[in-house]
Order: sequence, then structure tokens, then C-alpha cells
Amino acid sequence: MVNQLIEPYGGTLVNLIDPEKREALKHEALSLPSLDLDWQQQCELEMLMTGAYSPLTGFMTRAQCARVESAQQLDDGSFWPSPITLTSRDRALADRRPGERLALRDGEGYMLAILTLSDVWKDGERWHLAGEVEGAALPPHPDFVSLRATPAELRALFVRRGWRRIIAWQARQPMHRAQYEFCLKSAIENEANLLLHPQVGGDITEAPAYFGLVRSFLAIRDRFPAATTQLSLLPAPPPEASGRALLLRAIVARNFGCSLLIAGGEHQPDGGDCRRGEDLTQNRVDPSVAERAEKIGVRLIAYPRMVYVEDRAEHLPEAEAPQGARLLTLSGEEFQRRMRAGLKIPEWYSFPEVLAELHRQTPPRERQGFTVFFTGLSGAGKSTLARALAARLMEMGGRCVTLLDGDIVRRHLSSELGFSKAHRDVNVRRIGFVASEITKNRGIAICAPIAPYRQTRRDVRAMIEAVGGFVEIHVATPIETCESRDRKGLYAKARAGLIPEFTGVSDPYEVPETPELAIDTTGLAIDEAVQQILLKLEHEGYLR
Ligand SMILES: Nc1ncnc2c1ncn2[C@@H]1O[C@H](COP(=O)(O)OS(=O)(=O)O)[C@@H](OP(=O)(O)O)[C@H]1O
Ligand SMILES: Nc1ncnc2c1ncn2[C@@H]1O[C@H](COP(=O)(O)OP(=O)(O)O)[C@@H](O)[C@H]1O
Repeated sequence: MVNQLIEPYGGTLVNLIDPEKREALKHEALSLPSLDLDWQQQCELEMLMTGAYSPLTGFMTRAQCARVESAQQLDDGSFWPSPITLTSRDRALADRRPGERLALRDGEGYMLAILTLSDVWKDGERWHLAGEVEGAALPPHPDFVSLRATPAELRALFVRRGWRRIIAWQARQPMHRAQYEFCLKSAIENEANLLLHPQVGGDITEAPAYFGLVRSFLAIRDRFPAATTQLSLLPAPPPEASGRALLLRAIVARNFGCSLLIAGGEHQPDGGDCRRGEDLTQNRVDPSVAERAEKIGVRLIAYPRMVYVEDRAEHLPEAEAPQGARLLTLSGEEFQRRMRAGLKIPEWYSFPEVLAELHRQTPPRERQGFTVFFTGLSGAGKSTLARALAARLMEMGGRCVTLLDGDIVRRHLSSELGFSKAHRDVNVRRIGFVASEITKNRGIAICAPIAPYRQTRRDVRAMIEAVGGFVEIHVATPIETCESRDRKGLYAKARAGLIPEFTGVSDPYEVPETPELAIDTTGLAIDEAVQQILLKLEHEGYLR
């Protein structure tokens, strides 16, 4: 019944239904070589195992990839838009031969499936592994359990409810009013039901953004008629933006029981001022892609450029907006800027419950975590300033401040390290890692290593900026001042040749090119220096 509805696409779980077979696979896997999959590979495997990629049931061989590239066809002649492959840099794979079986596991070693190799080839640094997969268990998803459904489960649900025509909205971005109104209108015009299908996936250690995305959909769900709308999660790897990727999404939509797919609409138009008659082609679907999708059994609905028509208090496709009407738009970039700065988002743009969710996920800067990263020569004043800054921030209260002073780090985190370039890099990266964890959890980390190498500082900045703010302060006290202070007598020893790799004397210090702030502490009172830093933090929006 279910399968009849969706032929030729719409597979069933690969062996997952048969517990005996599953136990046999698990047992067999104990004696097989293993490959641990990253989260994107796990998504791909899950799509194969659940039938979301039906009629495909395995990773493609080189010949199959070539056929897909040239003719967009699988072996049986059915349409397929782009290669689905499994690759790895694992050198041990060089010894694998077609016919052998390989256990596919998640990062923790949990057995997911067995791959029967039909082809192994090398392309650059990566090994490609092809073959049919036999699923033992889906990748575990402890989160949002009640929102997860396989294609077969969703199709069965739709059949039970008598839903025949369903529109898919596969989302990687939260939904605001324009998208909401367009989805509702499309459902009404097509007399269709709606499947809200946010795409989820990511490495849990990196706190992926999909948690906020799903919560924003949970928040907006109640605005849709419950009897005609379904929310479910799609564990798909991130798609590229191309016609072929769109067709793959159409196949996935079909397998989940949908016959309509809204294409585009993830982002609001760029540019604040909206001119009528602008080129709308970016929002049109290529006719050949649309035609191909029809053959899969999916009609594509192009999401148009939407504008808010103030007089009518509704969002409309720009081409349908009445002549002379006042049109409002807010670019995606401006929306993000306002969210970061905690500024007002106009009511016409979104819903309060969605914004509240997004604010929880990305609070304004003064509630985000950040790292103040001091760098400079020994004796420049890094520790002194770091301590004074920490004290002032603690005095203000309301924030968790962690001081990662060089001495503390060298004692607790890096006690085995010396001062070679390699060791300094490890030391600074460790500091960066700890600071990024603190920053991610919305604390303030203050670091004060010499950190003499530009590239290492750049890497640390990138790691931290991915999760919060980063303020680099070059304590630019000249070496003469540092040497005259020589609190620990190290410069004297270094000059005497007793310390072989001493920064500034016999070891390099690469001056920061664009630090947020540079402070020369020569003749400067500590309070004055700290004041400069606090003003900078306030100016950047980190402090109120
Ligand atoms: N060879 C050499 N070069 C530089 N510094 C030396 C060296 N040997 C020991 N020390 C003492 O170690 C402190 C620097 O450690 P850091 O962890 O900040 O250095 S680094 O960032 O890993 O380069 C540094 O402390 P500060 O004066 O607080 O900077 C020195 O006291
Ligand atoms: N404006 C200033 N800021 C920081 N340190 C100063 C300042 N003026 C004088 N000093 C002195 O300079 C020395 C800097 O040492 P320290 O903070 O340990 O430097 P670093 O951590 O960079 O090696 C301290 O003795 C400190 O009292």
C-alpha cells in the first residue's frame, strides 16, 4: 500500500526490520575491519539505509559515478542526479579488495552497517569505497526523538491520515513571516498538506546550529493548522546549491511521500531598498530541472523574491506587489547584524516566539562569550594587565571570568613543554582550545601567553571566532623597556647565552598586524591601560 503510492521511488528500511539479521550482522562485524564515519558520512548512510535515497541502496562504484556524471542514470536506467560516494583518507584501506566486507561504525565505534565492497579506488589523497550496505542500526539520535521519522514511517502516517498531495519545505534556515506566508499560501492554492522538514546534522562537540533551527520550527509549528501540517527532521548532509542538488532533494522529498517541493526561499533578498522589476531569475527554477523533477514525480514551486507590502500587511511575491505600494525588505545580513547587536527586528519580519528562540541561540554580543588574548614579549605587561582586567570584569559582576595566565597554563596544562617552536605552538593551541570552550559557553576567557607566531594566533582566532568574540591585544612594550624591567632576570640570562631560545633575544616574535588594540606600557599606569581595554570592549559591544 505504502510503496504503491510512491513507486518507483520510496524504499524500505534496508534490513532494519529483521532483528535476527541485525544480530547476525553485529556478530559478523566483530571480525571485520572497520571504518569510522564522520557525521556527514553517517547522514549519507542513514539516507541510504532508510530509503530516503531509494532506489539507491549503496555507495557508487567508479563506473556508476561516471554513468551518473554523463547520463544521470543508475544501472537500471532510473534517473539519478549526482554521485553518492564514501571516501576516507585511512591508509589501511589500500589493502581492501572487492568482495570483502567492512563494518561501518560511528565515531564511537557503534556498528551501523556492513558494506560489501564492489570497488575500491584512489583519487588524490582519498580512497573511494563502493558497495551495497546492509544496515544494522541507524546512527543514534538521542535528541528530538519524537520528531524523527523514516520515509516509510512518514508515508505510512500520511496514508493513515489520507494525505495525498504534500508540499515539502526542506529548511536549513529558520522560518520567518515571508516563508511562513508563502508556505501557507502554496498549501492552500495546491490543496496540499505541508511537511516542514528542517535539515539536521553536525558534530555534537561543535554545538551545531541545528538545535536552534529545530527549536525555532517547534516554536512556529503551532501557527500552522495542526491537521494539515507535519514537522519532521531530515538527517541530510549539507547540500550544495546546484540544479543537481535540487533534484536530489526532489528524490528525497518524493521518498518521504511528497509530490511538491518548494525550491529556494532560504534567504531573504539582499539589499535594504527594494526596487521593482529587478531581475527575478535567481528565484526561478531552471525549466530543465523542473521538467526532470516532474519525471521523478515532484513539482517544484519556485520561491519568489518576497516583499512586505505595508498597506496590505502581508508578504507578496515582488512581481505581484501593487504599483506604487510601499514595500519593505530586510536583508539576511542586516537581520543577522541586528540579532548580534540585540537591536529591534520589525514585527512584519518574524514572529516573537521564533525571535525568542533565535535570541536564546545567539544572544546579543553583551551576553555572548568572548576571549581577550594578550600577546607580547616577556615582561611586556601581559600578566599584569590580564589580572587587572579580570579584576575589573569581576567587579562589574554578572559574567564568569577565567584567567588563563601563562604561568598557570605552563604549570597545569603544558608542564611537559619547552620553548621550541613546536612546543610553543602546542602550548598556545591548548590555551586557544580551552578559551574556545569557555567562549562557547558564554564565559569570558583572558589569555596572556607570549604567542610569538602569527599563524598560530590566526588559527586560535579562527577557532574562537567560530563560537564567540575574539579580541587580540598586542602588549607592544618595546624590548628595551621589557629588558629594563627584567623581573625574573631572564633577559640577563638570555644575553649571557644561558637561555638558548629566548623570545626577542634569540627567538622570534612576529608582531601582530591587525590586533584589535596595541598598548605600549612604557610610562603608562596600569589603570590607564586597563581603561583603554574596557573602552574597546564596550565599543565592540561586549560590555554594556
Ligand atoms: N626561552 C624562553 N622564551 C620566552 N619565555 C621563556 C623562555 N624560557 C622561559 N620563559 C618564561 O616562560 C614564559 C613564557 O611562556 P609562554 O607560555 O607565554 O610562551 S609561549 O607563548 O609558549 O611562547 C615567560 O613568561 P612571561 O615573562 O610571563 O611572558 C618567561 O618567564
Ligand atoms: N602599564 C603597565 N602595564 C603592565 N605592566 C607594567 C606597567 N607598568 C609597569 N609594569 C610592570 O612591568 C612588569 C610586567 O610583567 P608581567 O606583567 O609579568 O609581563 P609579562 O606577563 O608580559 O611577562 C611588571 O613588573 C609590572 O609591574
